[in-house]
Amino acid sequence: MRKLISASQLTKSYKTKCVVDHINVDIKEGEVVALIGSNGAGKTTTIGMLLGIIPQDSGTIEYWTTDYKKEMGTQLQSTPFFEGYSVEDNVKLFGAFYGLPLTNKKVEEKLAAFDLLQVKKTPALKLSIGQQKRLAIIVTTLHNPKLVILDEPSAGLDPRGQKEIQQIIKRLKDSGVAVLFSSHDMLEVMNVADRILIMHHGKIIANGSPDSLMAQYQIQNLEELFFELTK
Ligand SMILES: Nc1ncnc2c1ncn2[C@@H]1O[C@H](COP(=O)(O)OP(=O)(O)OP(=O)(O)O)[C@@H](O)[C@H]1O
Repeated sequence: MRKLISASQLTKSYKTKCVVDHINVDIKEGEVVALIGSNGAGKTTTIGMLLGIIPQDSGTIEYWTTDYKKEMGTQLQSTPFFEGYSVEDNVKLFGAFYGLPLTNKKVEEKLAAFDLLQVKKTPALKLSIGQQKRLAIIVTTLHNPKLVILDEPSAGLDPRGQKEIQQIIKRLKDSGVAVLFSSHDMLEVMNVADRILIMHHGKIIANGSPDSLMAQYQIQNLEELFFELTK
């Protein structure tokens, strides 16, 4: 499978503290990769560097395309919607950003697919957290990106909301989109990830499919494996 991103020896420090320490990250076409690690492990900083938002101190990142910022989708921990605008108007405004004139029918199809049609007239910022997360994924996939990067997409959601995010990630994969997402939820990671990167103190300490990592360390539970490797 073709690599969409190949990052080598990425490093970032804030003042004297090294928060991402010579990591290598590859993301291949169509795969779902989970980035897991304790609070402060360096996940968001890594995601920021891969998105080109945070400049790395050293290391290189190669992308499959020269216009990678336009061809990736992203949902960061807080996604700004246009204040005072309804859900449907937000979708249209983001569509206009990408140069996509969206018909009302197209917008309604998107909203229906993410169970948001009934709130199309509601101001986006008044939606529940789960609804906002789903809307954020709609707006970041309007332009059919090849790769979507989601920073803790299920944080703060109830079990149903978490399940919905897992289904959305699976749907993206089924349509050929690669997904990199960070998470603290091991069940979610087991359910959707093809491959896991475990980060600890700025380093990637494990990289493999859930099954291969559990076999390698002879631990039959991802949460236990995580605790073992990050203690
Ligand atoms: N702009 C910044 N200036 C100074 N320190 C920063 C900055 N951004 C992040 N850090 C520090 O870098 C470290 C890694 O932070 P980062 O947000 O990447 O971790 P994380 O793994 O995403 O954590 P969490 O799971 O809590 O979101 C933390 O110690 C954090 O305090």
